[in-house]
Amino acid sequence: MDSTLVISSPLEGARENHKDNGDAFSHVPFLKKKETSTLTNFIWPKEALVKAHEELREPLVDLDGFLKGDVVATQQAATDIKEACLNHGFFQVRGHGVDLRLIQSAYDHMDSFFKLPASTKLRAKIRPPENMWGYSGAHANRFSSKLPWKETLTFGFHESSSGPVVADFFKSSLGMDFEQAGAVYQKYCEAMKEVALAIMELLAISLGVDRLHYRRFFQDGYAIMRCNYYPPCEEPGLVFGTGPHSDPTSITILHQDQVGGLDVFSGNKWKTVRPRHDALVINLGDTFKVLSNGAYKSCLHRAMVNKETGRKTMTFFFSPREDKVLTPPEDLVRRDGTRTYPDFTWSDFRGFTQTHQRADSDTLPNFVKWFQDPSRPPADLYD
Ligand SMILES: C=C1C[C@]23C[C@H]1CC[C@H]2[C@]1(C)CCC[C@@](C)(C(=O)O)[C@H]1[C@@H]3C(=O)O
Ligand SMILES: O=C(O)CCC(=O)C(=O)O
Ligand SMILES: [Fe+2]
Repeated sequence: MDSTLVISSPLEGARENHKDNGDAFSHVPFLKKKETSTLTNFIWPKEALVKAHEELREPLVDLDGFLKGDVVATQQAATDIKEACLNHGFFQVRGHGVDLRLIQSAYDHMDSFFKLPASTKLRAKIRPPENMWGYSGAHANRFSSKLPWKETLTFGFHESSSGPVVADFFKSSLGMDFEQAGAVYQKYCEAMKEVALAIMELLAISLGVDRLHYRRFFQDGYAIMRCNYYPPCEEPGLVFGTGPHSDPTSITILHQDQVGGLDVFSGNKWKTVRPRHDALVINLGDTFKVLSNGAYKSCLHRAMVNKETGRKTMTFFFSPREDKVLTPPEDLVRRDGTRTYPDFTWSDFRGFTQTHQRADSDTLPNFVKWFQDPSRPPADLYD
């Protein structure tokens, strides 16, 4: 790839501006020369790059009362969550019971990891056929345009009789120097799963179905855990850290540092999310939308970058076990009188995001069309 790449017309101006600047961007800080991309490969169409001008007023739900069994606090939390999920699928929680020192320790290990020389980070690079676990710089191994301005370290989490999967991943892919990091992330994922199951209970209450329905459904669930580092960027107005999308997973629990950059689409506008060090950010994904029979929104969001400061976040993407059919609770279907989505599994849907369409704002409807008529190839959106 080089700076003479042809780009679409709305970006001609941007390309011209950067033509003479080839060198400045031929070393995107987190890519090796070989897979070098100029800024051109990161630029998004102008229409997508609208700025957010106001702050989102999402509920900040205190889980403490619910976790202690307080009936009034539980009802209040469920009511707040219901409103947020009907509107945009996004809220924050505090009183979640996760030790803030564990969160800090996870950031410390992440810091040390991303500061390593590329050659060490690449010891854990994503390898086919498993297309997701490991280190990635801008997903440059998967995509060639609209690259995200981020480095990621991704790994899976589930309970397994063969031992702690996260700790094992760190040791096997990065070596014994990362044993402690692996132990911290193993604990972090276990803590996130507890929070996720608590929220599943509140979601059930909020939808008026058997309180334990989703908790049971997700008990043997699967998570994808990701550490994100968004380096400072010379041209923050032309790129995204993570482009606009809904998570295809069920719920995402995100912790962000104090830099800011997460935006949510709500009331037909992009809005900024205020970072809160003691809170966890919760957003619903497409798979929970399916499990709520379409009642709850899958949150449309994105991550912005800035010129001065790198930003770090940690995302715990939670889904049901891969082979479980995503059927909404019977009560809900009876009440609605119809099923909104066909039967499919998380494995079917996840596969679609890894081979046919990069997750964006339309992944679910495009998946459903293709799933119902596989003879019709999906639009080629995996570039
Ligand atoms: C199943 C997944 C695909 C992504 C990781 C998990 C959950 C969120 C998805 C993602 C983050 C949405 C934005 C685009 C994406 C390509 C990214 O920027 O990382 C998505 C992930 C992925 O395909 O790796
Ligand atoms: O890092 C962020 O603020 C958001 C990341 C995100 O949305 C994602 O990875 O799916
Ligand atoms: Fe996301």
